Amino acid sequence: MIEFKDVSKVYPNGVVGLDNVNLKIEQGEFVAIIGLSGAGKSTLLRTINRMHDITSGTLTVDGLEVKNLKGKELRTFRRKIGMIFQSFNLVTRTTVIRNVLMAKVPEMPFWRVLLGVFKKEDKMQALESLDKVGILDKAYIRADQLSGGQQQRVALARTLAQNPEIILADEPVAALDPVTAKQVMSDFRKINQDMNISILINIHHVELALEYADRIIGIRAGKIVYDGPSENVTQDVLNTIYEGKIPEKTEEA
Ligand SMILES: Nc1ncnc2c1ncn2[C@@H]1O[C@H](COP(=O)(O)OP(=O)(O)OP(=O)(O)O)[C@@H](O)[C@H]1O
Repeated sequence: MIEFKDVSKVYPNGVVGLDNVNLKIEQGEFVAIIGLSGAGKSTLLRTINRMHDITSGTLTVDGLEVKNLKGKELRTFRRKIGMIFQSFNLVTRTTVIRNVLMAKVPEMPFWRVLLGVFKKEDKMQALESLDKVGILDKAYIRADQLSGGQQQRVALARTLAQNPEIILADEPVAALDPVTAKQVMSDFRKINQDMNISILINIHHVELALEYADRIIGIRAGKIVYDGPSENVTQDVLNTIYEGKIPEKTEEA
């Protein structure tokens, strides 16, 4: 479980990223975090794996207080948390399977990393991860020959090869066309349901958030202004989250 108790984050320049956040996220939830640009979505996500430190309050993951983790303990903790970015962050000049195998590097002896020799079981797991996101047939193709959606799936497979308990995804579909974005959101849902991995996604597409996530967290100027099931998100709720700046909810939403 991820738990925020009275968590605030003030950047060194005085900007308030999070303002007294209280949240509990149980293992296996699929949560979308929505809000205007600059509302604090990335800050919220990035405090969980300590890419950002909190300023006050208590943030725990499975009972571990994140701000107290150091050295090996912090590295082990981060291995349990996969991170997906808008820009995929692949090594595009090498094969898809090598990209997925990168997930294994932190636990490999130095000589194996140096020679690029991966264990058979690691290769099997990498192939299984690619299979889970439907691109097993692309395993030996160079990553730069794939479409954006396929590259995001490679990033997802790489994260899965790390055996995460939580996946944090920061705008994972922002660079994709609407059809591909839906496919990638379906992958997230499948992984969430089949593997009980908690998924937290920052997303600008409200319709996609409502369609795929079970729970919506709406954030405005660093404060949580909505936290509840997707099906309870009304136009009034959206007006509160987006300060009345988004168009009417469409029929499909
Ligand atoms: N490293 C930083 N130093 C100072 N201020 C920052 C830093 N990172 C973010 N901020 C500020 O904190 C606030 C929240 O930013 P954050 O990136 O969390 O918002 P966001 O909702 O993810 O926005 P977007 O949708 O544009 O990515 C903004 O005012 C932003 O300018």
